[in-house]
Amino acid sequence: MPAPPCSSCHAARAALRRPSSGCALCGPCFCTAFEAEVLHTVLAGRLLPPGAVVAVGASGGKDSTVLAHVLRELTPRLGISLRLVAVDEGIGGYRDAALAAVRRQAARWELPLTIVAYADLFGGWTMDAVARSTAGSGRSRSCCTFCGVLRRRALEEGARLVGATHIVTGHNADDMAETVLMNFLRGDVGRLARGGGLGSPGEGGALPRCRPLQFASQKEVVLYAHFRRLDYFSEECVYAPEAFRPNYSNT
Ligand SMILES: Nc1ncnc2c1ncn2[C@@H]1O[C@H](COP(=O)(O)OP(=O)(O)OP(=O)(O)O)[C@@H](O)[C@H]1O
Repeated sequence: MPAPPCSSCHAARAALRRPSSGCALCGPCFCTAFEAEVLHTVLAGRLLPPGAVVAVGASGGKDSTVLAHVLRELTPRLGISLRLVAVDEGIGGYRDAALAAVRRQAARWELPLTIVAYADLFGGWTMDAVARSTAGSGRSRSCCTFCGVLRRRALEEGARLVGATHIVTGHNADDMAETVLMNFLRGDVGRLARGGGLGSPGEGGALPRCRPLQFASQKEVVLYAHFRRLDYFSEECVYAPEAFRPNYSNT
């Protein structure tokens, strides 16, 4: 059976049915709708004021790749400027390939890229060194817990280095739902009470952070990357199997 016509342009055949609305759209109309929704998230939430210098946390993965691409498309509408900031955690066999993807993106999109390394920021400690020191120590926390804390700090340092006024990350709606579930299973009432906003306003001198993709499902992020032919790195971190997150999200 042939695909139905696109319900937006009525000219092309639909290439997908949107998981969020059930609407049948062609690739270009889906991408336009996706970008308009991110624009709405940013404008309605007053996340990035005109003139903002925005540091995009660029991991090379699908979410931050899509985020950087969409914000670059929206730059004239928003009146912001973008900087890519990548954190090198020092994870052998993983981060180098991901950073290569970020370098290709920066070159293709002509965006300035700054890479900050844990080793430089944290007295020579890399994530591989942290993992070695926690292995077999009987500590209950996986090295991902440490990495999350260090990465947050490193991204802040990198953003300040490039003169950013705001930080954006590529967390999508699935990530947000996972976080709520994880906090629920841990019984972390404090985080549950705090969570759910569009970002943090920059308390305690920290730069304001936000997640412009937080209403976009992972499926739609992947579809957008597909239709825009974005080049991203899709392997999982070598330490991911130890993390708490995949353990409950696969159950
Ligand atoms: N090494 C890094 N350097 C800069 N920013 C990062 C890095 N790792 C993660 N981030 C930021 O944090 C967000 C969430 O990262 P996380 O690894 O938890 O999720 P993800 O779904 O795998 O994201 P992505 O697909 O962008 O890698 C990313 O989208 C990115 O904006």
